[in-house]
Amino acid sequence: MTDVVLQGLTKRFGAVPAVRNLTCTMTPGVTGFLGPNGAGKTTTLRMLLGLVRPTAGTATVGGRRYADLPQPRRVVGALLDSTGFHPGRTGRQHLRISADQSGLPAARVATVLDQVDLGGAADRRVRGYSLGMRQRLGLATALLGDPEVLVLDEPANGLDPAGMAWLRGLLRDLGAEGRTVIISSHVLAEVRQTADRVVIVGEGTLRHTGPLDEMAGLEEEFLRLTGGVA
Ligand SMILES: Nc1ncnc2c1ncn2[C@@H]1O[C@H](COP(=O)(O)OP(=O)(O)OP(=O)(O)O)[C@@H](O)[C@H]1O
Repeated sequence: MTDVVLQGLTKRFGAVPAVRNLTCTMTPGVTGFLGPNGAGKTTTLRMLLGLVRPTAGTATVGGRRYADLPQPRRVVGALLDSTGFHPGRTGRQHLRISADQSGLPAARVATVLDQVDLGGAADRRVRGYSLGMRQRLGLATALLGDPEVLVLDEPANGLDPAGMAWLRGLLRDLGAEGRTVIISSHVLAEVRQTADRVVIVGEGTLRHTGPLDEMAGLEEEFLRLTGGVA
């Protein structure tokens, strides 16, 4: 049971205040991390993963910054973007290399291929993969360390309706297992069907955090809280 805690998290890129004094706690279960384009979602997730250095504040996982975790891949799995795979390698090769680099058991490769339903395409080169198949491979990579926390940026990207339904089930199962699953998304309908709670940001600041079932209507509330028209 691992909480993710953002405390006064702030990032400025020169004059651009991307994230401003963000404080919130994400607990086990599925949290939808929502906000309009440019609201600071990706920057926040990148700070959480130690890829961007905060201007101020901290992001911790189970009380430790990502950089201080002894075996980070066993604690946090991340899907930030699924375009970086070497096109000439097969899905299975990618996962084997990734497991090897992080000291994870090779036996995990078959398990995660099964988990994301990519077993049939595992020995094909990634250059022939659809966007949805790349997303599945990205998810498999995130799951390799059997992590307690999953940080997924737009995981539904490129999935067709059947793929979306499958992803919904996977995310709900991972949340029900007591993992802390954070999904950033623009697709409010998807989040409504998947998340237990939401964190809504606008212009880098926290606009709302709370259980989804306490919100009157996600889309109306989202637009009201982020300055769109309801
Ligand atoms: N490396 C960078 N250098 C300069 N500005 C940046 C950088 N990364 C992000 N920004 C700016 O920070 C702000 C927040 O961007 P971010 O990508 O975190 O938002 P987002 O909520 O993920 O948006 P989207 O939903 O469009 O992906 C934007 O104004 C963006 O232009």
